[in-house]
Amino acid sequence: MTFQVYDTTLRDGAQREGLSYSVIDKLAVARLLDEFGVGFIEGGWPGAVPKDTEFFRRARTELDLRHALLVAFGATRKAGVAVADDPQVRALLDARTPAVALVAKADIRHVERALRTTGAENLAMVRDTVAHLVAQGRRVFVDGEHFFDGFRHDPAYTASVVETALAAGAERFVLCDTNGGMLPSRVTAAIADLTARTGIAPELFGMHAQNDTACAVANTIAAVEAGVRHVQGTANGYGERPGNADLFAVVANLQLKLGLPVLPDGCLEQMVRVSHAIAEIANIAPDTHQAYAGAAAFAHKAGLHASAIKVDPLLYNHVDPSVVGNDMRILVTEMAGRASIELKSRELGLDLAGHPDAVSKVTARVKELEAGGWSFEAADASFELLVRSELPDAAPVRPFALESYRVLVEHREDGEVVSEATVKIRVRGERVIATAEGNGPVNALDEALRVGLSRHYPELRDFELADYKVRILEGTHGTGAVTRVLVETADGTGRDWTTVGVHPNVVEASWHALVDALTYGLDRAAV
Ligand SMILES: CC(=O)SCCNC(=O)CCNC(=O)[C@H](O)C(C)(C)COP(=O)(O)OP(=O)(O)OC[C@H]1O[C@@H](n2cnc3c(N)ncnc32)[C@H](O)[C@@H]1OP(=O)(O)O
Ligand SMILES: CC(=O)C(=O)O
Repeated sequence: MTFQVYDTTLRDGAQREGLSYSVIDKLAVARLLDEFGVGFIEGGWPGAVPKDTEFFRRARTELDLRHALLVAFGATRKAGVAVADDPQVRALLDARTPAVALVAKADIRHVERALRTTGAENLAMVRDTVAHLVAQGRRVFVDGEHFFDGFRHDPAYTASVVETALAAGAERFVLCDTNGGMLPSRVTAAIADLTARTGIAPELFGMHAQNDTACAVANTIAAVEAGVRHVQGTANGYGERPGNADLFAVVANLQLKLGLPVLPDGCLEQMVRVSHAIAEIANIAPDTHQAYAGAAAFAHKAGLHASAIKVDPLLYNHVDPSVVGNDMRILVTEMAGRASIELKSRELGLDLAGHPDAVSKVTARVKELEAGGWSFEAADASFELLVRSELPDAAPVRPFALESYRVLVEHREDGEVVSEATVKIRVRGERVIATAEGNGPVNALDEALRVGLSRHYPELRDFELADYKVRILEGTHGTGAVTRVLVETADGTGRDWTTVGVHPNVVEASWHALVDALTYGLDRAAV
């Protein structure tokens, strides 16, 4: 039986607090999911959410999906209402999708207390709605809401909901852990019990896991190991409360761990791109530490890791990052060893293999500086300058020598606050004194330095300060607090670089970061 990868980013994923897609967003997300190769995209609930109705209308002309089929989601008919007269059911047909997903109550307590009807009427609602939609040519999936809780409470009733849906023509019955309280061992046991009780092959079941126990991915994998051949999830695990099973992790685990080729060839490698693009559309910062897709999913900080990675990257990576479109990164921090320095330098294009003394010096210097509050993890450009300073053939050219700088902050009578900076520097043998104003002391200092350097380095014109972050670090060992500044600089060609400075005085910390930023940028421009 064909394995089905079923995405519900646009329906259950949109139930995440704080997330709201426009119709255009939904169309863009659908295209990305299709590029990732999912088989089904649940687009929303037509007739209930106006944007979803509009999405399905526009999808007919604006989406040209290669891999996925669109699914409209809705509920079984209302209790006591003929299916043909139920406007919600009609809206599902009006969406004109090849497939429909119906949420059906699979827990007798919900039937009696939330629907306020009888078990028999709920079965009739399932039967009538499935049969009606199948008769209209739709493929039908039934999401058994609260399946696991219901099955534990009253297995006979819940099993009868499953049997009714499949007998009426549903293609798969999806076992939903709606409250997200399951554990993998309980999923396995429930599926075995359901199969034994009904005689229905587990291939006809699907799995839909909420993440309230942080086990949604594990529960989904457990279901597949128990024979289920339809998995539901959302991009990046977005969804109601803590979210749904992260479809990226589910699919990667299925392909890479269980050897099930659930995506078309070439699609798994799209994961990082698709994950980040959807995060961008959802206006949610990508989770750096997300399994497989996060920027830190294959980032190594510990020196011991790096020393083994130097021999073979797979000694410390559970898979080759490139298979999901990710990269390995070595982080340089106080936990670095010689191997970390060598590997990170190699990443930056510097081969330290023949320079053991430089490796030792840089390792010691990094540890010393990090103990004083420096952080090179996010400041590759400062790290590169540090390494190159130890390499006679690659030492960076320092564009100027500082004689002194001075910064003034003036609060004027009218309330305006202006900063002014003067730098005295030596540039290519010439003594230069330059003054500039700015909206703050760091801005004034940056401007004054540029004024002083501009005649000798006109390329500075293209550099701009793209980001400036300040962090106050608590003092250690009886010292006062220190300030760490990270400066991100861009040169207008899409290249940017980050530098760091640390000092008890914020202006001096900024000065260090600015000088590194200009030194690095000018050196690069000269290459
Ligand atoms: C587990 C899940 O996440 S399922 C997906 C849930 N998603 C959503 O709820 C988002 C979209 N929902 C909506 O826009 C609205 O809730 C609507 C349009 C569906 C319904 O709105 P209203 O008619 O105002 O009803 P309300 O939301 O208050 O209550 C839900 C109704 O659906 C009924 N219902 C709930 N589940 C089912 C079901 N599986 N089959 C049939 N009816 C159901 C309830 O009994 C209740 O009926 P009542 O109004 O006769 O009491
Ligand atoms: C259907 C669904 O979203 C759930 O039961 O969680």
